[in-house]
Amino acid sequence: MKIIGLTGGIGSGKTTVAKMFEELGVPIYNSDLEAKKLMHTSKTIRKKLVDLFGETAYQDGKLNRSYIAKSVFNDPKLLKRLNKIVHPVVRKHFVKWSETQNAPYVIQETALLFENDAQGLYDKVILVTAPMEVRIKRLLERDNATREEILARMNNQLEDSKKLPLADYVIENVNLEKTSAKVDEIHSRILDFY
Ligand SMILES: CC(C)(COP(=O)(O)OP(=O)(O)OC[C@H]1O[C@@H](n2cnc3c(N)ncnc32)[C@H](O)[C@@H]1O)[C@@H](O)C(=O)NCCC(=O)NCCS
Ligand SMILES: Nc1ncnc2c1ncn2[C@@H]1O[C@H](COP(=O)(O)OP(=O)(O)OP(=O)(O)O)[C@@H](O)[C@H]1O
Repeated sequence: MKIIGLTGGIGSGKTTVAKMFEELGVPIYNSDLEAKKLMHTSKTIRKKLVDLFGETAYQDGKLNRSYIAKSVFNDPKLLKRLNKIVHPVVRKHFVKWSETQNAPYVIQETALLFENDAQGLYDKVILVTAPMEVRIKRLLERDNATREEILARMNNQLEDSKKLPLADYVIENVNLEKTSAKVDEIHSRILDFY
């Protein structure tokens, strides 16, 4: 089974694209979602997060996402420490998950791939892009976030110009119909390739 990475900056449309692949029967692992679940269920992560952020890291037993987000996205060193706690556990969990899947290929959707220099872990990498202003507009509409909060996350991610040369396939996600056609094309190319 082949392992395909699907990445893109915040608001580019990774989850939208992942759903299109899912409709074609491809198993999808959503790293943001699984990271959050693991931050909730893993006792080791919980302990490390409380050590790093204090008891406020959890509120009523639940991960205090807004507090953590506020703390890390303007503090690169703290973000690095958070990533160091969460990412290795997600990686292990993904590998275990992939071993239970029965398909020609699976996709790991992850916001941070090139940022973590992780391209070597994948057979192919798909990059989703969209102009910055389009992404900001989508996120203002989707989330209860301010422009500053969105920009703070973007500042902790690589620019598209640095990611483009590293990707095997690029999906410019502006028009959903075109995106869907591109997904079909990439799906066929991956199946033909292996
Ligand atoms: C800080 C947290 C609690 C904020 O939760 P929140 O629900 O607001 O955001 P969510 O996880 O859904 O992420 C939304 C988007 O924010 C951006 N983002 C999230 N984590 C990071 C990060 N560590 N570095 C840069 N951008 C990030 C990504 O574009 C992501 O798609 C959460 O993002 C987190 O725990 N991040 C660390 C783990 C991580 O790296 N997750 C992403 C890939 S495994
Ligand atoms: N081509 C498109 N046209 C219009 N709206 C879109 C398009 N693609 C995605 N969207 C919308 O933009 C928002 C962001 O898309 P999505 O959640 O797929 O991005 P993401 O890259 O997974 O975001 P995040 O990094 O925050 O996890 C969603 O509300 C989605 O419905």
